Amino acid sequence: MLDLSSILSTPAPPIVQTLLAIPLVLVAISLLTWLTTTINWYSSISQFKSRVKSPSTTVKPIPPPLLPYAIPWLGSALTFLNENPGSFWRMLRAKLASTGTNVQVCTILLGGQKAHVVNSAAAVQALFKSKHVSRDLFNYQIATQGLGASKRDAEVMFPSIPSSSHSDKKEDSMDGLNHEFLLNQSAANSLTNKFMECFRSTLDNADLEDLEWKQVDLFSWWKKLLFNASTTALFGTKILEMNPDLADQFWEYDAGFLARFYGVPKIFKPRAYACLDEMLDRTQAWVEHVLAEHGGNPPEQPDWEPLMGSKVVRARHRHYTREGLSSRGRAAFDLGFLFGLQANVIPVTSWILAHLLSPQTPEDVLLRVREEIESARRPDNEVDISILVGQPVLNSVLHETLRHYVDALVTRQLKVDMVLDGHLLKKDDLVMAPSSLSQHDPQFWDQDTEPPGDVWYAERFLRQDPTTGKQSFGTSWTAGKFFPFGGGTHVCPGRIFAKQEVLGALATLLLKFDLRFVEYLGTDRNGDTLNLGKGAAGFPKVRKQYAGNGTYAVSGC
Ligand code: HEM
Repeated sequence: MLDLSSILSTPAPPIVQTLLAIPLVLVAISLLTWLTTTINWYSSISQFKSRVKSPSTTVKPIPPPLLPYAIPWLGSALTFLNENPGSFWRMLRAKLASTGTNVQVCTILLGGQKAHVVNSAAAVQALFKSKHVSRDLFNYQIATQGLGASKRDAEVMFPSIPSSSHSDKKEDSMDGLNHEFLLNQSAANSLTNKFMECFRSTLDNADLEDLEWKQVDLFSWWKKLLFNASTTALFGTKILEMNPDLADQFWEYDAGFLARFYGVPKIFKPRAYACLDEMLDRTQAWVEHVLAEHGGNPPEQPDWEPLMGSKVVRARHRHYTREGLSSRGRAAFDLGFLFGLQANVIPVTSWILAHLLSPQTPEDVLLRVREEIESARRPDNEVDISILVGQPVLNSVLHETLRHYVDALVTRQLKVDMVLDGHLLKKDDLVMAPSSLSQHDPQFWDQDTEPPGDVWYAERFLRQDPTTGKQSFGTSWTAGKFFPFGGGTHVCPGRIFAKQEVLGALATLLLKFDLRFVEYLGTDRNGDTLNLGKGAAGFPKVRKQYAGNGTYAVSGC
């Protein structure tokens, strides 16, 4: 028989007592941390309130409030790593709104790293205008963690201390190179022309010519088509010959990018790391092959050639040579460039097609888009890009898609102390302007006459001209609230090409084919296709992904 009273009254051995005490101590630490950070938060908010009441001449800048957290060091990292898109920004917006003040700058702690998050248009604009900010630390972390470059190669590309051996000539720097070979209008036009040629030829080979109607899974079909055409236009044909599965591998690499960048342990996201190694191996093999073919020195002319494609890719390799990059490093940075090229444009065009063809979008939107595209048709049946990029409805549709779906974490490090919205931010601090936070701010986007900002609305960027009565497109009224391409000196250098590419590809598709919506498709847990009918509930969903992923990917494809 068991004498329970004697068991219960016997004191537990010291080891058991220690083990039992650990969770209690952890809970106590968490509670204490949460309590002190919450008290600090409210004390900063009340400082902010009293500062608002003071006459402006006596106001001293104050540090931004630090978002309360319960786990020391980790801070808000676990909430930030929630893969429900936009959830962290919604939580932050609600937390700021709950203060009953207009505080628009706050600090968050993410795994030992503090960062200030800015949301007001004035603060974002001031950040972009400042010459005393840098992206180098962010780029270095992207290079080592996201792209898999060695520390040495990352330091070569983004030196922590600028070396005296580095050339001061603008054209020798990455910025100068981006301006000359990517951003400059004639360079962007030349890339667009090559892209259009590649895209038309992939479309011609898509085996749809002789059929009256054919059902396709639009996103999968479109994704591959666009990927291969723009990869060929920028990188040449050899890379796809040597690695025909590049498109499939790329989407795995892309899906794991932020997990690697945020340092999520391998055990939770093994594929994010495994696919990086595979892609680096294959890209390195291509780099070594094409460099050898070019005698180690890729030529500046012609505009395009099959081994290394465009001028911009060859200029990047001449830059890598000057900087003494390893071939693994070249592969890592080329993959980074491929990421810049593909990761946003493809989902952006997919979302545009989804909305244009959806039975939930008013029919006249597609009709007006078709009319605008028709007016850009040249006598030889090709698209005149210069006319296309000036079309108001098409532009509004594109910009609304960038507003609604781009979640870019525009990040800068301060080279000097800076005051934003009356908050003092110190030299070397990190500042983040999350595009999704600003691009969905209800205070700015929820205007009486239009659907709220959490809804995609084709005409959001159109304004009626009071004199002509015509609708025109513009974004000047959105300064500091709409920045899908980032801003300031580090703004995306691919943006001109990106817009021409998106509109050119859509126009080519719509001029060549009659498209008719059949029904929505989805996938089940096993990845098998599901038919979802025509109702609004079937409209494609955003895939689960971390905050700051760039353009949201479409779930299930
Ligand atoms: C819809 C399409 C695109 C979007 C939304 C987009 C967005 C962005 C954003 C937010 C940044 C960071 C800017 C900042 O920190 O202020 C960026 C950087 C960059 N993008 Fe894009 N991008 C797009 C297309 C492209 C394309 C097509 C290319 C190449 C052909 C490209 C090449 C780059 C490069 C090289 C950088 C890094 C610039 C630097 O480090 O200074 N992007 N992009």
